[in-house]
Amino acid sequence: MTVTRGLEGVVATTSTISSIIDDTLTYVGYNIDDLAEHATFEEVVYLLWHRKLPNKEELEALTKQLAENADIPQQIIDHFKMYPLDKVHPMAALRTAISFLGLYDEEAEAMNPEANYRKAIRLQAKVSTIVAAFSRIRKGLEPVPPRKDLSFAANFLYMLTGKEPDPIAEEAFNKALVLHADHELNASTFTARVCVATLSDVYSGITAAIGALKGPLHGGANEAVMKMLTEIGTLQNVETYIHNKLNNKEKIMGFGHRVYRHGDPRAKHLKKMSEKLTKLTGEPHWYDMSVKIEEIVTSTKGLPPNVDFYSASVYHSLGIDHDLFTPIFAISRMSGWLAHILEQYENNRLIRPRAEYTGPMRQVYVPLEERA
Ligand SMILES: CC(=O)SCCNC(=O)CCNC(=O)[C@H](O)C(C)(C)COP(=O)(O)OP(=O)(O)OC[C@H]1O[C@@H](n2cnc3c(N)ncnc32)[C@H](O)[C@@H]1OP(=O)(O)O
Ligand SMILES: O=C([O-])CC(=O)C(=O)O
Repeated sequence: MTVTRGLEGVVATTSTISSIIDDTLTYVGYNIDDLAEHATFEEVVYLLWHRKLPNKEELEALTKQLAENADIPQQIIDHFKMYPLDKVHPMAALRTAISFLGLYDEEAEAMNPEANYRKAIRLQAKVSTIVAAFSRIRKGLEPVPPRKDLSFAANFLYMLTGKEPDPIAEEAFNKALVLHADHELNASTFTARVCVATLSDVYSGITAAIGALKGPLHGGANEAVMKMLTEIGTLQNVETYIHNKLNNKEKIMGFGHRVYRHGDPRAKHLKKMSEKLTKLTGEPHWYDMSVKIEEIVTSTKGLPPNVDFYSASVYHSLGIDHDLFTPIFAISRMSGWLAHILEQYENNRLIRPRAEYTGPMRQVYVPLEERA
């Protein structure tokens, strides 16, 4: 047996959703740079689920479906109020809430493509309401119900704060959602596909994916980046802090990638946004520190920043709590997870790799009373 640790380089499926070829990321063949510049998140959701950009009517129909399904059952809100709110991480709350939501979906166990698509709409529509509601409840505030007249991006920021976001915040948040929507067979998407390849249901697949995204080597890195920036505190401290970490063989969060060798094409968009937003909020030091960290890590380790690095200062500038950064990633990646789950069902085969056994062999069973 040849063991490929971490499945590096292993091609486990075919897919028509997104591609990473020669460090270029596309969704259904559209370059991420074009989508980041021009597309709304709703268009991207349509693209990932239908493998074509929507025309005006198709986009309106999807936008309407998302708006009409954004309300969440009162039971979720009541459930949140029972959590030990001062201890629960919002990703744990989201993971639990999505699983809980499935209990109230009458079609949860239905396995036909039409029912699965309807569940996809409901999950995408409700995920931002869930994250915003949890954020408010833990602050002792009542949830703000979703509005049907706002874009997906604006509606989330509105539900979080109770105020309509200004156009700059809406545009920045929309761009972040577009950039995070899908990424081929990343760990959380693979998890979702492994789960539903047993012919388990959509809610199980999404719950599993949220669990995988939560870790700091994957989606959890954006929160970890902000923690690091906060610990560093000033531009003057950057050099010592980063060199100490590297000398101790510790990882610098937001750097490196399993697939990209010459840099993550999403990072430059977030870097530009970070520069603009940190200036606007009067906190340019977050951007300046980030640039300095990038210079050091790139020159000493040859590791460029990934999508999580500059997203941290972007979300901070939008006034978002640091532990909501990864749930925001989940709001966007929900679209990619669902596209992959539907694709997995279309042409399913159980995913079951092998392990090379390296433990002891030919052991003799000793009865309990005779064991030392
Ligand atoms: C949305 C996303 O999921 S993007 C990724 C988000 N995760 C992070 O930012 C966490 C920090 N980065 C990392 O941990 C890694 O780069 C990963 C997990 C993204 C990719 O990991 P892998 O492909 O498995 O690389 P691996 O962890 O084996 O690292 C290879 C070498 O580069 C080093 N390295 C990799 N990333 C970093 C980093 N961020 N800081 C310092 N050194 C690093 C490792 O220490 C290792 O060095 P060694 O060969 O001397 O032991
Ligand atoms: O693809 C990966 O391994 C991680 C990543 O960048 C993502 O999920 O966006």
